[in-house]
Amino acid sequence: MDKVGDKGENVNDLLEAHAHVWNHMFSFLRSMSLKCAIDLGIPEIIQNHGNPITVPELVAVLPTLNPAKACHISRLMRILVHSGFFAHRKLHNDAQQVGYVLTNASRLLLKNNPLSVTPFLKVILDPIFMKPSQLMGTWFQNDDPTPFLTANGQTMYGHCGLDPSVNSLFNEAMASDARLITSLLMDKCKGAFEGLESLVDVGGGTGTLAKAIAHAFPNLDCTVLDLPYVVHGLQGTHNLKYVGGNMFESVPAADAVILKWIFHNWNDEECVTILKRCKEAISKVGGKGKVIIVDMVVMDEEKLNDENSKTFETQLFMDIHMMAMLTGRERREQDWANLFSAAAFTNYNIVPILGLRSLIQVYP
Ligand SMILES: C[S@@+](CC[C@H](N)C(=O)[O-])C[C@H]1O[C@@H](n2cnc3c(N)ncnc32)[C@H](O)[C@@H]1O
Ligand SMILES: COc1cc(-c2oc3cc(O)cc(O)c3c(=O)c2O)cc(OC)c1OC
Repeated sequence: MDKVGDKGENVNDLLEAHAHVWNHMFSFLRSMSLKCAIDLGIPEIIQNHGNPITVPELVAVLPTLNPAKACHISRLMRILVHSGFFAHRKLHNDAQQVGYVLTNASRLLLKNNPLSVTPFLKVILDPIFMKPSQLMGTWFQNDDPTPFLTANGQTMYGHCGLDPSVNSLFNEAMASDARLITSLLMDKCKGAFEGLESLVDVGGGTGTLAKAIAHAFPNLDCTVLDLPYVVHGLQGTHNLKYVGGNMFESVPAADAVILKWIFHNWNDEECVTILKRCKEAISKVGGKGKVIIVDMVVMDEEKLNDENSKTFETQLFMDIHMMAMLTGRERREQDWANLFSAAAFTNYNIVPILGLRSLIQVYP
């Protein structure tokens, strides 16, 4: 076996390690190539074309393309085919030629798909949200609570409050999940809301989830609590109202409170404070109270296999993203259990609902 280097490493091992490092160094170009295709509107163009679209056809209909750059489009498409976002198919009228078609993954990027993830891609890959991850090394050595603050001189929600365009981008992304999650909640977990007379959606954003719950349960009084600049000017209905406030200070009284994608934004101490405010809110009403949480439960590493390792990696990415944006983290079941007992809750149950989302019901 050939040996190289000072320490006499095996050549194959060295090449494999080299390839691993280079692949990682360039991984960000997967995201950036995808963002570029979305910025150019390529998924919609392919969908509207109907048949597989060739490079010359694609170039001809890209509305804002500088003709001098047309020769590079096939390079962009090549990496996105490799990443599974587009596929090659033979043309219907000329089997000698191939064109591009959408895949299941790129259909999820279509802006008119009700399940589109493009609003999330726009937030996560926006320069304001990307810069903190560049500065994680600096943050590990300074006193700032988050890399977002190091990068942008403001906390993430502080920044949203000051910049209406970032606020809209963020709120639109959050609201975009509501259609899917609502149908799942109504389908798989309708029982969680039955028998309740009042519900507060804590950190409920612009109210998309609460509107759907209020519509499905016309006798349930729903309240959306969010920061004043988020709910400012929003109109309620007969069983839905908006309250501007701070969940760290107080939560309106209700039979139950729901918190979707809230706890992963905050550290353990902050989560225990929010849970205590929620416990106070439900203890003011009756005794049937509970806290309903939609959030991530990170899988145990012992359960990892070839099928779930990509999901696990996505959970780790989200954990680092929360570290870069806010003081938050993604939690395993034991981490959740520790939070609940620190806030003096006695019992909980977890139902995985879809992909990264689980429904956790917590009882005083
Ligand atoms: C990740 S978003 C989730 C929004 C919504 N629950 C959803 O799932 O689409 C977190 C929400 O918490 C709100 N928030 C942040 N700090 C808050 C506070 N101190 N009090 C109330 N809401 C807050 C944000 O404005 C934002 O709408
Ligand atoms: C609403 O449904 C989900 C939200 C998130 C999510 O994504 C973020 C992206 C950012 O760039 C910054 C953030 O602060 C956040 C969040 O706070 C946040 O909750 C993530 C999801 O799945 C992983 C959601 O479900 C689709």
